[in-house]
Amino acid sequence: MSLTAENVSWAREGALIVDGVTLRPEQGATVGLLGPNGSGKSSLLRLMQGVTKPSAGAIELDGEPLSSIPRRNIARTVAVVSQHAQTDMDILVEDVVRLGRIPHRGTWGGDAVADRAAVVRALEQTGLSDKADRLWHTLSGGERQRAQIARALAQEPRELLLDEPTNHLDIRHQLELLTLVTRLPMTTVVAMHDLNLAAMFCDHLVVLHGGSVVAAGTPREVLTPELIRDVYEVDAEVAYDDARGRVVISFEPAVLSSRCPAPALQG
Ligand SMILES: Nc1ncnc2c1ncn2[C@@H]1O[C@H](COP(=O)(O)OP(=O)(O)OP(=O)(O)O)[C@@H](O)[C@H]1O
Repeated sequence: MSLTAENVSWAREGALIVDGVTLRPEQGATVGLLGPNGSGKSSLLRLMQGVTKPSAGAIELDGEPLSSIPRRNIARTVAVVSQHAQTDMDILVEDVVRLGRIPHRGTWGGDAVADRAAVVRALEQTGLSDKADRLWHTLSGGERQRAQIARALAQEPRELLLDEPTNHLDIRHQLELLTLVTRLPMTTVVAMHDLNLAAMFCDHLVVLHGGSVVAAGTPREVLTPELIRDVYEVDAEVAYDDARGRVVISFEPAVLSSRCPAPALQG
């Protein structure tokens, strides 16, 4: 059992932003949530973490409606890294990561040794051990993002929800982060824009368009030129690399519309 969305819809200001989505990740799998800007990925992730309530359908954790589970219990199982995680406080990186241990504290405090070990491990896994004593606001954008991932790993969740976790990272750190996430024994739902990285790291893909699921399956089943054309309005060539066992996508440059003419060259 895991965290599932059962025919979930979410309406806002008269518009249906998430429209009848069902998502049942297999335990331990990495599920890529794809779709163009505004297709509903972040909204679905917010529903799955219980910060917004569905207008219809249900989010369930181990078969129980999320709305009936105390927040602390949810936080012991589900960790979230949202797109714009920020803090204005003068706080050390290590303390940001330690925030992940809060759900594990009981009335009489937590297990200090286990807390310390989880924080050290999370800092190591995200390559931030040497930055543990730095002030959060002195980190680069990519380092902050890795610190948020470290905070989520320190939480030792069973389910991980990630909203575009690689958007500030250089290519090495993108690859390292996704390798780490896919190797951990957690069920992960990750919103992504890079289709090649999605093909490389995800077991299963779900494509949203206008809030609805328009395709779901393995990367090879889902990432076809037709789907990419229909959903992203982009021409692409899709090949299968037998040696690596994965789909590789090459994109064609966009054809700009007449609304967006090329600038005239100055003579
Ligand atoms: N609280 C809200 N009130 C009104 N509209 C909202 C709200 N939250 C999201 N939306 C709208 O819902 C749509 C889906 O937004 P969402 O952020 O879920 O998309 P997304 O797929 O994550 O996009 P992106 O790839 O750009 O991050 C957008 O049109 C957005 O403007």
